[in-house]
Amino acid sequence: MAAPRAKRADDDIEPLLAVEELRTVFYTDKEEIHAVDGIDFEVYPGETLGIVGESGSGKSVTARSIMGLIKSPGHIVGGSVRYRGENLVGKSDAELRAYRGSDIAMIFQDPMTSLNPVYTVGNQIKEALELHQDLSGSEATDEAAELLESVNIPDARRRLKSYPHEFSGGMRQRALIAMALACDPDLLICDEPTTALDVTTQAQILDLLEEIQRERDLAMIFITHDMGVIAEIADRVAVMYAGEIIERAPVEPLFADPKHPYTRGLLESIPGRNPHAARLHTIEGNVPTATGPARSCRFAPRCPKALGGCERIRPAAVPVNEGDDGNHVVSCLLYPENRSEEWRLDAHESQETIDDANNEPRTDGGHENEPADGDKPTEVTDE
Ligand SMILES: Nc1ncnc2c1ncn2[C@@H]1O[C@H](COP(=O)(O)OP(=O)(O)OP(=O)(O)O)[C@@H](O)[C@H]1O
Ligand code: NI
Repeated sequence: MAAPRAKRADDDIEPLLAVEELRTVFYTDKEEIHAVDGIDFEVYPGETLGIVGESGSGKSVTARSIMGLIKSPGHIVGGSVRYRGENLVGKSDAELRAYRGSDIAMIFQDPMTSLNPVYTVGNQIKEALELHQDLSGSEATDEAAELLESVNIPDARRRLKSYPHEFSGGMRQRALIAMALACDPDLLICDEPTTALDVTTQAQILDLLEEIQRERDLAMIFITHDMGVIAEIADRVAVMYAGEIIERAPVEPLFADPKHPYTRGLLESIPGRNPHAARLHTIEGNVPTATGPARSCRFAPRCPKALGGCERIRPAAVPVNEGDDGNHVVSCLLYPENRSEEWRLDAHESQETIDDANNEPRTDGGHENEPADGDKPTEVTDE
């Protein structure tokens, strides 16, 4: 687990980044793809938010939406991305470039797409330093060498003269991290930065990121499909499925007691985690492409616990138990689990976000003492 420096939602600290009801749609010739379909999360200074989900769930589009890097036919059609309170959605390219230069940096899975093959690594880092920190000449060279050293590239000064293809995959990713740090960001978005690397190199890069984070009090959004990596690096986790965040929790409760059937499936698919499973357990089927806004639970067709209501009600984000502190939130009709099924269907259908104990959903309130029966998929008639 990551160092216990998570800033919780109940602390008196403003989030560095607050994403609210964010929607990003691609208008292709064939169809509309609702790649990000109304997501909410916050990132606090110095913490790591892990975003996890299968391929196609919308992780990279989320990252690119935050960075202002969505290109036509894609558009952000709703919601806000607040950085230190300032909404980045709707800002001009020039304004966004200023944020990308000094506040938010991003590293991608394949460093070769971000490194220019015809310039030396040193020149590329120096260019970033000139642009973002107004350094030039020998000052920039010194700083570039220091940055390469800080990402544990040996013989840094000589290495400045190397071209990207002369670096190994792991070294290229380190160089890219050095470039990202050249703009001295407060938030670093990492989109599968270790996926292409072998296990040993992956572990080294994760250690490096954690070390840098501690030194610089950097906040990170770490995107991966790998639950093992999440366990290693995240303080809090958002689980994505088909454009939505279906569960959010600090990393310990998410692993100890996952609530959404999808999260449970993801965790069971980690080899060695489930000693009773005779073979590697995976969830049947694929992430559906969202071709319209969600009107029901998109996981229902694959869900072992689906109720009748799941096909017609879009789950709201609710606490695991009503009255909870709101740190563990799940979008599933089985929750809050201390409420009756009838109560839950009503609450989700009225689309109230009952994010905390003070915010009761509008219902008749007549079922308070009924036991939760979330495990029994009861028949619900569609009227
Ligand atoms: N430029 C684009 N044009 C059309 N559709 C797109 C575009 N970029 C992404 N999408 C669609 O948006 C959805 C989410 O894609 P995204 O790349 O965010 O997934 P991901 O969770 O990052 O997956 P992976 O783990 O494979 O990287 C997918 O259905 C994808 O096909
Ligand atoms: Ni991706």
